[in-house]
Amino acid sequence: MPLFPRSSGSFEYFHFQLLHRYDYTLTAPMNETEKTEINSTIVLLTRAIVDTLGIVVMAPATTHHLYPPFPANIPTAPLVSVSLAKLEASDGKESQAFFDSCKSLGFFYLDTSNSPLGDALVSEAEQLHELQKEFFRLAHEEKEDYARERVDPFFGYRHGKLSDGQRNETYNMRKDDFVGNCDALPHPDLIKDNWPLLQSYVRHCRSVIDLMITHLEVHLQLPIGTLAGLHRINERSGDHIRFNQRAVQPYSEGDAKEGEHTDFGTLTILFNWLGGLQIRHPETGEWIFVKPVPGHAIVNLGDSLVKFTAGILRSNVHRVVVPPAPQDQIARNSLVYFSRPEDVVVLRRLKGGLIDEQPRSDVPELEMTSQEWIQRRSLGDLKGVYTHKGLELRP
Ligand SMILES: O=C(O)CCC(=O)C(=O)O
Ligand SMILES: [Fe+2]
Repeated sequence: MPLFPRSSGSFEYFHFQLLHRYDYTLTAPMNETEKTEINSTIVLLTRAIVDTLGIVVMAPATTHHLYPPFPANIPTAPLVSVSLAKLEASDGKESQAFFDSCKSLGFFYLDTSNSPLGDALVSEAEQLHELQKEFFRLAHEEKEDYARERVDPFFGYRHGKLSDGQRNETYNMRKDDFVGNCDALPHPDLIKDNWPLLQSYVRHCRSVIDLMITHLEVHLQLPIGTLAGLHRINERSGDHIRFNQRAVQPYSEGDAKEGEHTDFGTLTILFNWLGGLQIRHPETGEWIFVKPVPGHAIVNLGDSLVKFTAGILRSNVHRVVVPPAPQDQIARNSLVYFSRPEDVVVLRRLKGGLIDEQPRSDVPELEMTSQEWIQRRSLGDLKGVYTHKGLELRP
């Protein structure tokens, strides 16, 4: 039986009972982090009970309600919600709404409801959320064994240091390790013990991405397989899962500016539980928060789709800042799946369909392989943001 399916109220009931009991029995003053840790433990316990007793349950599938709420009184980004189930059913209106968001904002919510694939994605994202918190709780020395400097120029563990010694941390795990395209890089036991979950998440994210790629091909009037043929799962690519954790910290304008970026690759599937993500509004230039919505992934487009389509599609500038109060008193995690063209694919405008109608620039475009693009954008001389106007390098 599924670990965490969505089909009756039992999970909620158990969870409520446990929370209720803990409200009465735990009177010690706690900070937000401690409360959330206890809440997470209760969620895990509840799942174990529900599983052991063989009770078939439905939502809440998500744990957003365990955190302080996203404030009601601040402006939020106007992301359209696109239904995965309707994209799977080739619903014309939904597909058009999807394409319109890819052109206008380059960001949208993916509503996972009424789709077994969506259920799997949300359920695994919740499990990976627990796993990433556990990963970041490992001793610093253990995590340092898997530092980027030790394992790979791009993948592995990275951290920045804050003035009080706390860390902002990431762990990048490549898709090729999980699908067996190469020997896996070294990983801590915690990750190896959860290998099947990570493998399954990669497959599910890729199914969603492959579906969206097919819809893009249709709207761009490209021969079917044009984009899919550049993103074959069994070929080497920079696709990866990323765990992110930001420590509690004061707002810093310098850090916010430093964090402005576009994603380098094709499509990104993001789950977060607290606010903090902001997009730069394409018209007003204002920074606006994206509100996390339970049961919805946030999807955004990356640089390679701008290059392939000569600017028809938008890779929007975004950043992560301190979450809005009262969410700012707790460490913030996010779970990202980045898809990228195969390593050897040269990033340049494709031929055919609507792309042929796009104006040509007099300035010759930088042409390089996907692999080189990622290396130079993340570590080398091309750091900054990439828009339809070209590269805005960070000074
Ligand atoms: O943490 C988030 O909400 C977004 C993270 C992000 O944009 C990234 O890792 O590229
Ligand atoms: Fe990003």
